[in-house]
Amino acid sequence: MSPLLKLCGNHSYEDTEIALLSRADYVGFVFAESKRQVTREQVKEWLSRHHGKSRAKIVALFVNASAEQIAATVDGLPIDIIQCHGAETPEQVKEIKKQTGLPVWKVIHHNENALQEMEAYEGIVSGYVVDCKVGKQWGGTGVSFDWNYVPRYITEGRRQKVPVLIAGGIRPENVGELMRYQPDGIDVSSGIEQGGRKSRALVEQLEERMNNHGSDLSR
Ligand SMILES: O=C(O)c1ccccc1N[C@@H]1O[C@H](COP(=O)(O)O)[C@@H](O)[C@H]1O
Repeated sequence: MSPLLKLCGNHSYEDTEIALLSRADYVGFVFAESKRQVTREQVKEWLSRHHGKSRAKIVALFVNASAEQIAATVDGLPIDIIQCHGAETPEQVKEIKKQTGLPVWKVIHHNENALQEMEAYEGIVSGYVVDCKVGKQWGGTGVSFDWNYVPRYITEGRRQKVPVLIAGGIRPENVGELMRYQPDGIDVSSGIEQGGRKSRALVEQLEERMNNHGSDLSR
């Protein structure tokens, strides 16, 4: 089965259309401070203008926002999942779930204690995204961590019975290599952008290489 695909960091109507018309399972918006930051009004308008039938779930990404801020932001928006991309504690995640009534994915930044960090969220989160932190940047960096560690994260996710998506620097040129580690899913932002905007051609290349990575291996 093909891994789950999340296309994140959409920050215009055109980006949103490209993501919704792709085979993405999840379409994400960054509400945190970023060059991709969006407002609730923009997201509401872009999603309401889409008349196609997308089965994608909508993910709202925050970095160290309070439960109150998150609840106020997503109120009235068709959000399916909250992605906490900062240093939110298990207690804070519980509060975010309580105040929004939505499932939460926790981002774990790859480091030597990352597996222990995951254990602390067991039974609280509905999924993980493993990314890497670069300096003070929490994500959207276009930088990958060492994918030899991917199987350990997947194993921990299986033990907790939740999906683990891999993020950070995934592009059409390297997605085939990542597929060898059989992640539950991938989360892509900068790798499908050209000139700061989502590119339909790059999304199609990414999907094509996700599907056909097996043929690369046999060469
Ligand atoms: O995209 C951003 O600007 C961003 C800002 C703050 C936190 C996370 C952000 N993006 C997320 O980071 C991962 C990996 O992104 P990339 O593919 O390496 O560019 C993904 O979940 C982005 O949505």
